[in-house]
Amino acid sequence: MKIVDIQMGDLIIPLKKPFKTALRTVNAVEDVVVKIITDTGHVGYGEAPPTAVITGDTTGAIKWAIEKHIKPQLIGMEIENFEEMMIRLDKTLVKNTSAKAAVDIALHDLYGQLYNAPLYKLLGGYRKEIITDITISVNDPEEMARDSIEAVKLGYRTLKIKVGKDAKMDIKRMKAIREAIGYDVDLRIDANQGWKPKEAVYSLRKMEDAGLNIEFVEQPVVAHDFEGLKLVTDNVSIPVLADESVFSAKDAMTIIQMRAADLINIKLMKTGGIHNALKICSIAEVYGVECMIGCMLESKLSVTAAVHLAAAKSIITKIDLDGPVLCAENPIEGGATFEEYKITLSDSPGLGFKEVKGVDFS
Ligand SMILES: C[C@H](N)C(=O)N[C@H](CCC(=O)O)C(=O)O
Ligand SMILES: [Mg+2]
Repeated sequence: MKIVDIQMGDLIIPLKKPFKTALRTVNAVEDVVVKIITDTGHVGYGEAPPTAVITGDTTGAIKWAIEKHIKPQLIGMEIENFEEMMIRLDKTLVKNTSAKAAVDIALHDLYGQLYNAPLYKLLGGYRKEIITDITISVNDPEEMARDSIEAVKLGYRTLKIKVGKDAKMDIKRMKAIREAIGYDVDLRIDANQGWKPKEAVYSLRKMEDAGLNIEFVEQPVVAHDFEGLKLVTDNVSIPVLADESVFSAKDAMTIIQMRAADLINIKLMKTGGIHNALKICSIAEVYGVECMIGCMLESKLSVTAAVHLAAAKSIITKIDLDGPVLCAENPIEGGATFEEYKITLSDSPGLGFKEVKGVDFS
């Protein structure tokens, strides 16, 4: 199974509602889809979102990195020579993790097809069904309470609440949501780097004192401030999860050894794909640090890859793979099945895609 072509196209899917975090507001998924074609007629699919505020990756940069740097390294390679392809993908350029992730995902899709097995089984095969949370965008407290009630009605048992815009208002937001939904539903919060370290300690302690029962807080402070993250971790009881602070296995090692966070959020778009995400899983296993698997604003294509990883690895105990259910349409046939909170894998080879509609690869 030899690679003969790598093609790209644009995937645009409107969201059901605007997605709002402390970092950005988005109305649609606007991602780059990668299609790798082999001499045997097999096709592997991957996807890259241009999440410039987090990864630095833009649509143009993703396409250029793949066309001019990655593609020449991979054309003509045999899929069975997998390790060599992963080394080339890593070494051909630094950073550009979303472009690398899209290609890594498509290659893993083909790897599964080569051995006629679903990817999650090749990676460990721990389970085939997982349960995701759903994200509640940051808005005024009343609107967030209404959105939370709606999510609970749809069956979600865990809500991920976006905060980080204004520490005092964030406490009001969390009180309004808890009051609206009661205590049967788990609440995790994501500040997306929006607080200063001491501000984070202040607001999290207030939430503790109010008995809001927060499962964990995600990325309270700016990504590069590992000391600030540690200050928060050392001074609150709510567990702290590192998201934007951890892209690489090296970042994970540093954060864990500093004890700067209690949990790690693995996202394929930060690691550059499954190959490097597995290294973070191994490090986390060594230290007994549980991981969450997350996503950017991504469709079912790349999120299916994250589902396979989550289904394979027991160290991934928390799931934030709601990208596909935030989308108003699904142009992808095959892959994982998303029924609101319930995500199920089929036993089709690779990632199991049948068709990607509405993307022009010419
Ligand atoms: C979509 C997912 N639930 C999520 O919240 N991801 C964000 C970043 C998403 C983005 O801005 O595209 C996160 O965990 O920080
Ligand atoms: Mg986050």
